[in-house]
Amino acid sequence: MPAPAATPEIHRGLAGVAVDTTAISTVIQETNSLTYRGYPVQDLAARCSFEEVAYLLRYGELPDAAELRSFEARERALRPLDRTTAELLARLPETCHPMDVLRTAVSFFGSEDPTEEDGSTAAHHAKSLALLARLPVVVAADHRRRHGLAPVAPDPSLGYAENFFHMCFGSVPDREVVRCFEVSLILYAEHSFNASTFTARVVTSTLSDLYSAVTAAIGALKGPLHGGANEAVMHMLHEIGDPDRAEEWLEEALAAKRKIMGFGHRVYRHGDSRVPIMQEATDRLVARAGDPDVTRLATLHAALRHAMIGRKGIHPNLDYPAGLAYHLMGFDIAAFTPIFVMSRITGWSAHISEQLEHNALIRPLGVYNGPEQRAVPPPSGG
Ligand SMILES: CC(=O)SCCNC(=O)CCNC(=O)[C@H](O)C(C)(C)COP(=O)(O)OP(=O)(O)OC[C@H]1O[C@@H](n2cnc3c(N)ncnc32)[C@H](O)[C@@H]1OP(=O)(O)O
Ligand SMILES: O=C([O-])CC(=O)C(=O)O
Repeated sequence: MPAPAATPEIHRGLAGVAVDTTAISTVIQETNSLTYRGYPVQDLAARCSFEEVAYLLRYGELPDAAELRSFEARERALRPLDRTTAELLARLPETCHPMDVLRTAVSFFGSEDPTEEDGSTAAHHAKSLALLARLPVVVAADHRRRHGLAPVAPDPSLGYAENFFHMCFGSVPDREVVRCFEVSLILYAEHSFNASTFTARVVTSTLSDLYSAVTAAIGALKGPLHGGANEAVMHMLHEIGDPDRAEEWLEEALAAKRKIMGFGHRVYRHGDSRVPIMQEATDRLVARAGDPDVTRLATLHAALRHAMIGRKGIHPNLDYPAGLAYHLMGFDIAAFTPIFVMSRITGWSAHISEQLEHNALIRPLGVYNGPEQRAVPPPSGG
């Protein structure tokens, strides 16, 4: 009799499991910091535009002035949506979540692209740049549709962040607001083997196409344990309503075994390295608003943070300040996770290329715990 095979060790949720190498980004646990291609994200957020960071993630190096100009020109030229896409999106039910709109749009872009199956590096670069350029146009048109407004065409004279405001609201706010938004895009751009990026890598590992990988990644990001938490944060703050209720609400929520949205992280145990920069930028938005309702909301936000750290020792993740910041910028709650996609498309695209460079099919094991093998019963007759 052959010896029974040893039961493999189970790592639920793949916690603590390293599945591959990556040269794109890393969290340095000892210093609680995050680097993109070796550069600390704090420094990138302080000194770079989102387009420079997108270039860095794509090509591995920061662009020089000519490279940046050419990258920006190509992104701006690729923005306009064709009529068929615009019509398709306009036909989706108005109750459709914006993440579903975006997921449908990416899938449709794939169906229209004659190079969909071309997995060459050049084709990947072209497709990912086109997605970077077009996703904001879809998100903005859908944002306006929810308010019964016609889409505003992209403006090629505006940068990525400014153009998004222009397409959502028909105007660009002052520099401080745009910069806060741009900082959020830089911080959201990449985070190693998070669930949505891993999803994109799993799909890519079967040698499927980039659009399929991004469509699947959008589905993974939508969930409230991942990107969907930035929307859930705002719903939660509305539910609590009053800063004086934060502690009592938290006690009740914890007693009911609810997850407190925007807190906790699989990788960071002592706080998300991106939070201090995002919180600082959000605080600036609060200060410049000079509005008692905004101050009250910010006080509630801070009160819940203090209560959660004090009660559970669990710190906020990036979704906690980003959710509030997007609300203060005037975006609908339902647009928050799609905005995350507009940024994370850069990280996903880089990971899809990296996966293909040294591909191995991703196919883990499961330990079976169902019924013993048994005979199929004879037909019951009649
Ligand atoms: C950009 C991003 O995607 S960042 C993540 C955004 N997601 C959220 O904010 C959703 C809320 N947070 C969570 O659900 C979790 O912290 C996750 C999913 C992010 C990480 O989860 P995991 O690494 O699997 O940790 P896990 O859920 O096992 O938590 C460990 C313990 O801390 C508790 N915990 C962790 N986060 C939270 C939270 N937000 N609220 C309440 N309790 C929490 C868990 O209940 C668990 O307690 P237990 O050991 O008594 O059961
Ligand atoms: O890394 C993670 O698990 C989630 C996260 O913070 C991100 O994707 O930005």
